[in-house]
Amino acid sequence: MIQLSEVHKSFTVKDRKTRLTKRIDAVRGISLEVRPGEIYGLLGPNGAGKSTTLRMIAGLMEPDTGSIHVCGHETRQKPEAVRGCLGYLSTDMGVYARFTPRELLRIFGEFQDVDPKVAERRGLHLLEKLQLADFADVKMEGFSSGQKQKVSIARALLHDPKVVIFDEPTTGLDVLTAKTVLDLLRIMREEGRTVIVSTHVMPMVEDICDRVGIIFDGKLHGDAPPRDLLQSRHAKSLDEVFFQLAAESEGGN
Ligand SMILES: Nc1ncnc2c1ncn2[C@@H]1O[C@H](COP(=O)(O)OP(=O)(O)OP(=O)(O)O)[C@@H](O)[C@H]1O
Repeated sequence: MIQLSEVHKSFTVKDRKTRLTKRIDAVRGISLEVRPGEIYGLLGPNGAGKSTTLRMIAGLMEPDTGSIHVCGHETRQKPEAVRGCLGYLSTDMGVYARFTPRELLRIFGEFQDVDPKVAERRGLHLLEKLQLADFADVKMEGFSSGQKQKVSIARALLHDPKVVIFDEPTTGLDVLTAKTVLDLLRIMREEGRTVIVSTHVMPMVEDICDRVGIIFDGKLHGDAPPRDLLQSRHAKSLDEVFFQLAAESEGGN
């Protein structure tokens, strides 16, 4: 279970030219809940606040105000318990080219305190599900971006997390590789995991997400099943809802 209550996060940045500081309100009062056995899609344009929200849920960044609970643990009070129960795939997750997937998963299994035999079995099982088992013992230096993404996904799921956070999991992947990743997310849901995924890819959201929240300028709009969102906005697609919100946001500025 993931619960966010009135979460705010801002950054202070210095303009390189003017040297003046300015405040960026990246997340402005977001509340949401994702339940076990549910896939929640977080949509939004560049810079809307999706990654900041996911980083805070993963306990990698603290909210300024508001609270976040993951598996019943408050992220500021119990960051280690939170990290132990969630698997986080970020957009900048590197793989180490001189290792093979099997070696990398063994190392991350040690980091996560997973029994080595369990880590080996589970790692190979994940690579099989991701159709990468034939490459388990191949050095990753020649891997395609899709193959590297699959290894990052296996690494994020190695410790069998109850909560899964995937930041743009299919960006840059061809349709076949993206389908493998989406099928894995469906399996995660069937297994009763709590899944939150951020994306720009609207058809993916309509296809797999049980509920969708659209972030614009750090605020959450929508938060409903995709079909309900379309009905309430008299829209034919989520793209159309997206354009409506962009127009409303510009009108409000
Ligand atoms: N560490 C940081 N320091 C300063 N500003 C930041 C930091 N992280 C994010 N921001 C700013 O906060 C805002 C939200 O960024 P965020 O990365 O959450 O957006 P996003 O919706 O994930 O965008 P994208 O789809 O482009 O990845 C942006 O204006 C970004 O520049």
